[in-house]
Amino acid sequence: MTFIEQFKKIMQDAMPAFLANPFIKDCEAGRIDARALYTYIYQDNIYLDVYLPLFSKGLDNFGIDSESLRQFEGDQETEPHLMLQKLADEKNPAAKATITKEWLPATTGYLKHIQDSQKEGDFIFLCSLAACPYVYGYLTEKMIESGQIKKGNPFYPWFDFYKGTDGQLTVDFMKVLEEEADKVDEEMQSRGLTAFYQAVQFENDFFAQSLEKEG
Ligand SMILES: Cc1ncc(CN)c(N)n1
Repeated sequence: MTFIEQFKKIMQDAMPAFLANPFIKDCEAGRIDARALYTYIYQDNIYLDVYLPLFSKGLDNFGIDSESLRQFEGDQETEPHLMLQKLADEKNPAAKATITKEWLPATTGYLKHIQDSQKEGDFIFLCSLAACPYVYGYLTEKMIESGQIKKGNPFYPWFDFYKGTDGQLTVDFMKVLEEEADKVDEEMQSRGLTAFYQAVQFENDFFAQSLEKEG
C-alpha cells in the first residue's frame, strides 16, 4: 500500500466510530441539541484560534502556496458556525448560558498532540494537521453520498459546506503529502501515519465532548 492509501485506510477504518458518535448520530437524525451545538462552536473557536496559525506554519515549512490550502486560514470557518448557531438559536437560545466555558479535554488533547507533532519534525507535523480537513471532507462526502444526510435535514447545509471546502482541501493536501512522503524514510512515514491516526481519534472525541454534561 502506498503512503496515501494507508492514510485513506486509517480514515475508512475510523468511519464506523464516527457514525456511532452521538454528535454525528444527532446530525443524521436531524436532532438539534442546542447546548451541544453551542458547546461545539465555543470549543471549535478555541481550537481554530490555535490550529489555523499552526496550519500556516505547517505549509510554510514546505513552501506550499496552494490557493485552497491558503484559503483555509481565512475566515471560512465562520460560515459553518453560523449555520449551527442558527439551529441552536431557533431551538433553545437559553441553552447558551449553560455551556462550560473552559477548554474541554479533547480540545486540549488535540492541540497538544499537534504541538507535540510539530516538535517531532516537519513531516510528522504536516500529517497531524491533515486530519482537520480530511475528516470533515471525507465524513460529509460519504454521509451525503450514502443518503444518511439528505436535503431537508437541518444539518444538510453544514455537511454540504464541508463537503465542498474541506473536500477540495483534502485533494490538495493529499498531493502535497504524497510528494513529501516520497522524500522521507519508512520509519518517518510510519510515525506520520501514527500522528494522523491519533489526530483522527481526537476529531471523534472532539465531536463527542460537546454532548458531555457538566460535573
Ligand atoms: C476540530 C475541528 N476539526 C475540523 C474542522 C473543519 N476543518 C473544524 N472546524 N474543527
